[in-house]
Amino acid sequence: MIRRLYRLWPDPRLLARLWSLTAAQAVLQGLLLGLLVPILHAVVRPEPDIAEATPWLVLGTIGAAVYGSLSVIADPVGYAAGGRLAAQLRKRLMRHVSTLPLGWFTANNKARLARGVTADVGDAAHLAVVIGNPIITSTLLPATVVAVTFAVEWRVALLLCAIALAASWTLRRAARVTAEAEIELERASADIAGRAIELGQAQPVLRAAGHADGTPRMRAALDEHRATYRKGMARARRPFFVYTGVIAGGFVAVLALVAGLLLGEHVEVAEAIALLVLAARFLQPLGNLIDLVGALRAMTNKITRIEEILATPALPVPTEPVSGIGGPDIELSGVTFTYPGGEAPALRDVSVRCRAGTTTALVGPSGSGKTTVTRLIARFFDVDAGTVRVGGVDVRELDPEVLLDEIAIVFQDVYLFDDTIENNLRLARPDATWDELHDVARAARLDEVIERLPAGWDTRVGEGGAQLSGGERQRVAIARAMLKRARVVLVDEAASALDPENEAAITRAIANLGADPDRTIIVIAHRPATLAAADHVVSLDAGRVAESGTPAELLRGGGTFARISRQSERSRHWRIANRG
Ligand SMILES: Nc1ncnc2c1ncn2[C@@H]1O[C@H](COP(=O)(O)OP(=O)(O)OP(=O)(O)O)[C@@H](O)[C@H]1O
Repeated sequence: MIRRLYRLWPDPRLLARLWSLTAAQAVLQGLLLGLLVPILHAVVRPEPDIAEATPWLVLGTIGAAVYGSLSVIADPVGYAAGGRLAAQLRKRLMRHVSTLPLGWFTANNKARLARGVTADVGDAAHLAVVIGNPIITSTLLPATVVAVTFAVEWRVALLLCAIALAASWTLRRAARVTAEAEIELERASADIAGRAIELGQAQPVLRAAGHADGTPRMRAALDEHRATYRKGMARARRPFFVYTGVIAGGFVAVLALVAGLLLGEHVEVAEAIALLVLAARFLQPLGNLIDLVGALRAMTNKITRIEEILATPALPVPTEPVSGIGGPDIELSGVTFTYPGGEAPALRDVSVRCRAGTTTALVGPSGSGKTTVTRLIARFFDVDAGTVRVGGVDVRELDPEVLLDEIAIVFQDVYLFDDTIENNLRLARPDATWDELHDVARAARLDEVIERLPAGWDTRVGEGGAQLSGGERQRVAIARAMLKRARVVLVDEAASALDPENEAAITRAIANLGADPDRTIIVIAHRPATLAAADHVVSLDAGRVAESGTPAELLRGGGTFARISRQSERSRHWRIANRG
C-alpha cells in the first residue's frame, strides 16, 4: 500500500519526508524503551547504583529531546502535507486527462473524473497522511521492540515474533472478510436504491393500485437489505474479536513466560519488569492496526479509482505533426473500429469519400455506426484499421489543435454555457464584429429566435441552454460553426420531433452552412428535406456501407435508403394529416 501511494504522486519527496520523520520517531521510541533494561538493572536491586544508571539516563534524556524535536518538525509538515499532496495529484490527473481522446469523455467517465478529482484525490491525500503515519508507527515500533528484546531475552523475543505472525494472519483475514461484507452490503444497497427509484417513478400506478407504500417486491428488497446488513456486520466483527483475542492472549503468554523465566532464575526482577514494559509497548501499536483496516480499505478503493484514470492511454501525438490541411475533403478508407471495451466492431471496412464543398448525409438504422463515423473524423478515437484523412492528411499525423480548429461539431443535444447568446456565439471567435455576428445569426436562422427573446442578444440562455428549445440550441451551434469558419462541419440532426418552424429553420440553416464552397458537411440526417438537399448519401447498416450515391440514384435503386425515405415521407404526411 505504501508503495502504491508513493507511486501515485508525481513528486513524492514530501510524502517521503513525512514518512521518514514518522519512521525515525517509531525506531527512536523503541530504542529509548530499550534503555529501560540497563536503568532498571542499576536501580531495581537491594542497593541501587545511581552512578551506573546515570549515563543511560543522560542518553535517555538526549533521546527524548531528539524525539521531541522530530515531533516539532513533523507536525507542521504533516499539517501542510494533506493540502499540498491533493493539489499535486489533482494537477497530475488534470494534465493526464487533457491528453485523453475526446471519446473517453462519456457521461460515465465524466462522473468518474469529477469524483476522482474532488473526493478521491482529497481523501487519498488526507488518508496518506492520517493513515500512513499510524501504519508506519504500528509496524516499525513493534519491529524495533522485538529487536531490542532479542538483546535482552531471546525466548521472549521469539514469542513476540509468534504473536506478530498470528496477528498478521488474523489481520489479513479481517481485511478479506470486511471487503466481502462490503461488497454484499453495496449490492443490497444498490438493489434498494433501484427499488426506491421505482417507487418514486411508479407512484401514479401504485396509488391507482392501492400500493402507495410499495409493492411486495419493494418490501422484500428492504427486508433483504436489513438481513444482509445484520449478517454483514456480524461477519465483519468476528475477525475483529479474534484479533483482540490474539493481542490479549499474547500478553497473557508473555506474562506466563516471563514469570517462568523469573522463577527459573533465567532473568532478574529488573529484566522481567523491562520485558513486560517492552511487551506492552509491542502489543499496543499492534492492537491499533485493526482499527486501521476499514480506513485502509476505503483508501485502497479510492487509489484504485485514481490509478484507473491515470492508466487510461493518452491519444498518441505524432513527433512531427502536420500543421495544416489543403482542401477540406474527407476520406475514410477501409476503416474498422471497435469501441474500447466493446465486443463487436462498430464499423467494418468502411470507405467513404466526401469531396470538398459537398454535403454528405449519413443514414441508417440506430446503431449502424453513423455517430461513430463522425467521431473518428474528429479523432475522438483512433481507428483499429484503415485511415481517416482530412484534407489528404491522416488525422493521426495532424496536429490535434489544427484538426479541432478545422472542425465544428453540432451535436443533437447542444450544450450552451449559462451566458448571453452573444457570448455563446463569441466562444467560436471572440473578436468577431457585430456585422459578422448578425450575418451568421441570419444564415443559421437564429435572428428570428433572438428577436423573440426578452433581452435579444443579451438574453442569458440558462444552465446548458435550458431557456431555449432543442431546435433553437442547434441553431446557436450552427451559427457558432459558421462564425468559427470551420471548413469541416459534422452535424447530428435532432432525431426527435421538432415543431415545423424549427424543423424548416434547421434544414435551411444546414443548407446555408453548405452554401460555402469551401466547407464540407457530414450530416447524420433524420429528415427527408435534409436528405433531398444532400449531394451524396451514405447508407450504413450494421457498421458497413450498405449503399451510397446521390439521393436520386439511391431512390431509383430501391434499396434501404429508398425504403427509409418512403417510410419517413409516409409518416410525415400522416403527421400533417393528423394535425389537420
Ligand atoms: N461509447 C461507446 N462505447 C461502446 N460502444 C459504443 C459506444 N458508442 C456506440 N457504441 C456502439 O457502436 C455501434 C454504433 O453506434 P453509433 O452510435 O455509431 O450508431 P448510430 O448509427 O449513430 O446510432 P443512433 O442513430 O442510435 O445514434 C452500436 O452498436 C453502439 O452500441
